[in-house]
Amino acid sequence: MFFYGICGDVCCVDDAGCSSDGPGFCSSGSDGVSDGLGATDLDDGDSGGDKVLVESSVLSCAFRLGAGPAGIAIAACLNVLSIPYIVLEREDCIASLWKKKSYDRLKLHLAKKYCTLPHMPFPSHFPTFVSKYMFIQYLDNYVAQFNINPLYSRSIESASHDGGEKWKVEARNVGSGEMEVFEGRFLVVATGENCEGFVPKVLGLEGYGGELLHSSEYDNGKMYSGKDVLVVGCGNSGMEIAYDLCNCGARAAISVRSPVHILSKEMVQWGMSMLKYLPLNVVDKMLQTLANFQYGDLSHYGIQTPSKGPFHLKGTIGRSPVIDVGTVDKIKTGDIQVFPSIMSVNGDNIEFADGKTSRFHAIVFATGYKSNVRKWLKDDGALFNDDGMPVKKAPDHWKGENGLYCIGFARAGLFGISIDAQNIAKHINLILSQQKAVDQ
Ligand SMILES: Cc1cc2nc3c(=O)[nH]c(=O)nc-3n(C[C@H](O)[C@H](O)[C@H](O)COP(=O)(O)OP(=O)(O)OC[C@H]3O[C@@H](n4cnc5c(N)ncnc54)[C@H](O)[C@@H]3O)c2cc1C
Ligand SMILES: NC(=O)C1=CN([C@@H]2O[C@H](COP(=O)(O)OP(=O)(O)OC[C@H]3O[C@@H](n4cnc5c(N)ncnc54)[C@H](OP(=O)(O)O)[C@@H]3O)[C@@H](O)[C@H]2O)C=CC1
Ligand SMILES: O=C(O)C(=O)Cc1c[nH]c2ccccc12
Repeated sequence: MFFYGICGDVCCVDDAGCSSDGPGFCSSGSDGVSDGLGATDLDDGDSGGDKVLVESSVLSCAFRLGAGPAGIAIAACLNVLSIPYIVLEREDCIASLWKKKSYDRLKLHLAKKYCTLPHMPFPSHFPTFVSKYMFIQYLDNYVAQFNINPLYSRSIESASHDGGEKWKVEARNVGSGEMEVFEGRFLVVATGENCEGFVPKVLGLEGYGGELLHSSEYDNGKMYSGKDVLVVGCGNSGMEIAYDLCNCGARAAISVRSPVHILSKEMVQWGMSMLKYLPLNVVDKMLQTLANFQYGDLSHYGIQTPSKGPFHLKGTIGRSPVIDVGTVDKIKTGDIQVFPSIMSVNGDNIEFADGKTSRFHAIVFATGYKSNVRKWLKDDGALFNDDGMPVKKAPDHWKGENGLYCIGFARAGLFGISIDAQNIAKHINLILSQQKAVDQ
């Protein structure tokens, strides 16, 4: 998770209540966190004025809190406005989702113009559809360019507002085990929608003797060659992992529970550009026609199409269409088998909703992710609901009370992150300018 705060004073207090010793920000640890945080112009913490605390934290994979694309995007925007901040990140690197928790063959699904972070375009020699390795290179260059230095290995365990002008964040230093306390006037939550891998409860799963993994733990299919592998979930992760397994010589199957739109990346790109000229429902109709032309009726293969259009669903419930990478062909040839919902597990036998059973050496749960915000953020519930997602619909989702913000929770991918970052930085800057005018 990322916690960004702007504070008049960014300070850190150890468990014993010792106050900070840094230039406006201190740590009970010894890793010299005050440099390069954009916090060097902070005072000793007594102005109560305009310091920024940025926290990012990571869950399993990086605790993806903190220094993901959202965390570094807001950091860059604050840097540009000369607003000091701290970024807290549970992992030991930026972009842990991309560096540690995504499969090898991953590429950005949207064209690069929809995936840049603020103030730094992709290099012109990058292809339209950027690989994850190039994207990581871009993100590494981004933090270098904006001199963003997150405090790593800080896992946020709680954040609360003091009723006055301060947010207090407690983070576990995963290296030393110590709890550190940070204070800031503003808190920007950037821990991500994809913070924790979600695995559904399945009757009998605890007795399964094969290998179980979440899609965030899957790198490639090499070790599954010759094995029977079931992928549960037909979102973008599940559909691509099934394809990868098949390419690697596994006998792949996919369990599909709900209707899904399948489009090519070119169709999505075309649709995005058409949205400038045509109403969304018209673009959706055209995309559905194109998809039907390209893929035909997939219901014979166990895949139904939703009645609502792909961009409508993206905009209302945040569900992305599946971008086909070749999976559909493999389903049509029978190289990837389609099963309905998984009902229960009985030893190594998996039982499906149609009553059929089958045995698998491994199951990959590509069943999505959950936000972890509710576990650590103590607020009044006005910004985040019980699922740790924004209460308000976009475009009003990003701003809470008392200097609390969230970035990257609009189910709008990197594009949405870029917009959130600019809105939040602008808003914080406005508050600080208004305060300065009053103070003078
Ligand atoms: C496999 C995959 C592919 C994707 N591809 C695309 C794509 O092509 N285009 C697109 O637009 N979107 C894509 N997305 C959506 C994706 O979520 C975003 O692109 C992006 O990574 C989100 O950035 P973020 O910073 O909000 O979250 P994350 O990248 O998840 O970063 C959050 C950070 O917060 C840290 N964190 C979490 N909890 C804590 C805590 N308690 N304490 C401290 N730190 C914490 C985490 O360690 C992590 O580093 C993809 C998602 C997945 C899962
Ligand atoms: N290259 C790229 O750009 C990629 C982008 N992504 C993005 O990352 C995000 C996460 O994607 P992904 O990891 O696929 O997760 P998603 O949440 O998009 O998909 C999860 C899938 O699991 C299914 N599911 C959930 N619970 C169960 C259950 N109990 N039984 C059966 N099926 C279940 C869902 O079905 P149901 O609809 O019924 O809930 C859905 O099909 C998305 O925004 C996606 O677009 C992911 C991979 C690649
Ligand atoms: O990859 C994702 O899931 C994204 O959220 C990126 C995205 C934003 N808007 C879209 C519209 C159609 C497909 C993907 C996206």
